[in-house]
Amino acid sequence: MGGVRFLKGHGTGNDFVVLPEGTPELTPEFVAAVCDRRRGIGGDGVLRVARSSLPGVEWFMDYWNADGSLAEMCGNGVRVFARYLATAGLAAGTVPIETRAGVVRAVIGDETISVDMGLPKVYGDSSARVGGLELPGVAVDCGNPHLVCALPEAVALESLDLHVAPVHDEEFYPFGVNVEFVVPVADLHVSMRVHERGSGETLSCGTGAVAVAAVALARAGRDTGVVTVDVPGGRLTVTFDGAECHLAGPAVIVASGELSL
Ligand SMILES: N[C@@H](CCC[C@H](N)C(=O)O)C(=O)O
Repeated sequence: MGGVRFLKGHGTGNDFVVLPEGTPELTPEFVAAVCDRRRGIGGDGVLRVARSSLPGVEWFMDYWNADGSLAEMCGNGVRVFARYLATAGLAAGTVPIETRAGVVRAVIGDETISVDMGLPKVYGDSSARVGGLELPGVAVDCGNPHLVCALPEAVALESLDLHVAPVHDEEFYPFGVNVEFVVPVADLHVSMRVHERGSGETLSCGTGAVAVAAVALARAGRDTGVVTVDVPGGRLTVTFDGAECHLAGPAVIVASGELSL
């Protein structure tokens, strides 16, 4: 796809190659080549900008993971997608965006972009194995699947080796899962690392932050509140107002160019 224009952006270090409207349909091989950090542009995923066919919704975020797999939803991806629309003069204020998991609304601010994400569904228990550790976890659906594992006090978050994918219950998650590892910082304030399905360890994961925040809120016995989630790439906040949750943090476009892949 030589000659295709691209932009590069990130939200708290979760980085994406943005392909503007008019880019032809993608293939898994092309996406993997673009996301290759040595031979391509490099990214945790690709956001292709397309038109939605839904009434009242102009944009569809065609999201792909770095390995060329598709995912239903990407919280930071929506925030970077909205930042692109704003910098290109295609949207301002509040913009509905169709994803494979449904329509979300992005609220565009000067630095922060917030996404109204509905409410995550907190399911039963599952577990993950990382290194020699077997960790109990809670399954959460944010449109895409998550497994939130609290670390025992004796294990430091930084000590986990996430170069290798955590082992999960294949029957429970036949299509793979994003696994978050969490330690408490203060009341409604946690720190996490994540291994993403299809992208490996990333510096941030928006839906992962929502999953982790939902578990933190439930553990505090509350259904409203603001949860602060520290990720290796920065800080996200997730506000639960009783009806839905709002994921907020910075999102920037950092480069543009032309692909010759
Ligand atoms: N980084 C994303 C999540 C991207 C999709 C995920 N890897 C999956 O396969 O479900 C986010 O910010 O939510």
